[in-house]
Amino acid sequence: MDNLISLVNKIQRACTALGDHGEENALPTLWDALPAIAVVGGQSSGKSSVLESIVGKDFLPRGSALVRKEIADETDRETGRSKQISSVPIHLSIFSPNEGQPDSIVQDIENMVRSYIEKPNCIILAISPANQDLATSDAIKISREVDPKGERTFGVLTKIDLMDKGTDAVEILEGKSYKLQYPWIGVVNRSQADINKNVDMIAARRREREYFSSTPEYKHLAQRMGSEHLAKVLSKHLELVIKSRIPGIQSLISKSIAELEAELSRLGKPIATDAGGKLYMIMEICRIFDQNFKEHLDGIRPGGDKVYNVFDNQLPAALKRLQFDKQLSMENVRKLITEADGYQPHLIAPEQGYRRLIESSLVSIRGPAEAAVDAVHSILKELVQKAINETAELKQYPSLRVEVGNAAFESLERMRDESKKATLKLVDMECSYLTVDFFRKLPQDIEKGGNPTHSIFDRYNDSYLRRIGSTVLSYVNMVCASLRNSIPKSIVYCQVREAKRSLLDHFFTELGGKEQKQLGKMLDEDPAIMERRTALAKRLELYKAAQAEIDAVAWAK
Ligand SMILES: Nc1nc2c(ncn2[C@@H]2O[C@H](COP(=O)(O)OP(=O)(O)OP(=O)(O)O)[C@@H](O)[C@H]2O)c(=O)[nH]1
Repeated sequence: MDNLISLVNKIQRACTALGDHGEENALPTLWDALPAIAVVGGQSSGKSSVLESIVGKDFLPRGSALVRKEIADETDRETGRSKQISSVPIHLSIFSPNEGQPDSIVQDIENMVRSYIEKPNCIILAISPANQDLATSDAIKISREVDPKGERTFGVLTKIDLMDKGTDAVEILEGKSYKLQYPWIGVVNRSQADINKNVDMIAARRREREYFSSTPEYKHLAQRMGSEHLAKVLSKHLELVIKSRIPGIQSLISKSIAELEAELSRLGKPIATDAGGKLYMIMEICRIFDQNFKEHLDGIRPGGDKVYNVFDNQLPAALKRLQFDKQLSMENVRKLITEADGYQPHLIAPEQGYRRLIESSLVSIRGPAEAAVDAVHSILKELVQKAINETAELKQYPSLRVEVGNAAFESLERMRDESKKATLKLVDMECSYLTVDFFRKLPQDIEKGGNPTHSIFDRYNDSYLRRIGSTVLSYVNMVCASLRNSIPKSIVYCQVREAKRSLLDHFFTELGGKEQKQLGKMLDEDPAIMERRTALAKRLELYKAAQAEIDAVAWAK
């Protein structure tokens, strides 16, 4: 028995030390599951006196009015062992509502009391003074409310010695006038005069014993009256309750440990204190982010296929929209050839005119090429954002999240600029040197299917111009088909591959030069999370200790 109660005491003490009073902050609570005794009763009914005599020690301020303020200062006290009364120490915490609310104080106290005694683990000591009508007893009223069957209520009748002459409490104590599940226990505590005279607990106890054994009305009940008997009954009951609660407490503890551990791992590790540890932590988080980003491109996570869509749909569609055939209408061909000829019309073939026509068509490919670079850039940005959101570790550190995001976006922009330069160069290269072979084959082709009316003196007639237009169109189409293949290569090389390879390289270089303080700033966790982690860790420690204690007692049984 002793080790059971001392176990509950230990756990209760640990709960108190770690701030578990079964309230607020949404942490799992052990407090509510632990068996407890609450003493309830009207003002000056004798609550403090009963509590002290059970415990066998003077430790509470007593008497009406005095009491509330002092109790507020006297929270969380623990009693010592006392051979005279009970070998069982009871861990005691006293709670009182805040002062300074005169209008609502009665209701506040009632609510506070109710909040404790309505818990099924609470044993209620309902104190009623014998010199008042039981029908008006606050203790009976409130305990009936929360424990209608009286399964955990012990009725205690105080001030039996103060009853009017000619009246007695026999009817009540015998359970005739007011029956409770457990028999009433009458007590005689020290009067105010005794307290003033410093009558000690031992003397008070002796007098109480004498009172019941020598008063004719109560003689036959003496065996089950008095503070000592009350302490024994309570202690026995407490033992039963604790025994029955242990399996429930054990499973509550295991469940709570699992919950606490899960939340702690969701919150992530606490921040390292030294510069090296911080740097390592940042690099590690970046590595996880970088991995997530790559997985998007490699198809492990979604989104990378959008890049292919740019090459397969967007770029070809944009090239198609250029409508070279319209650019090479007869009118445009005539205009460019005439302009290129200048004051001296061409003699054999309009070499300059050809070049201008080709160049003016090819230059327009720059637009779709640039658009493809930009489209891939937006997709990469989107994937960076996704990867950031998916990196749980970055949620923990808002500053690092911003810095990593900015560094990644800056890198992508640098890569976009490079890609634009390289991709436009491909187009410009096509403008700057034409494929000679294509044109060398031309005269034969023209001769084969040529117009017999054509003569070199008939330079600007429609069919001549149309022929030039269609030659240029087929050349431009040939170049366009080849750029359609090479532009994606340039983009993948400069942007996609580079992003996979070196997205955070710049960031890492800068990181290497940072001081511990700057690294600390990047890991500036939300203070609420830090507090929560500390609270969770403390509570976990309590539960683990409680688990070990309970297991030891349960196995020893
Ligand atoms: N004669 C006699 N006096 C008692 C008895 N029980 C309590 N008293 C006296 O009644 C007064 C109030 O007792 P407390 O134990 O302080 O009562 P309480 O319910 O704790 O009081 P509050 O906390 O102020 O409501 C004190 O002066 C006690 O000495 C009793 O059984 N007999």
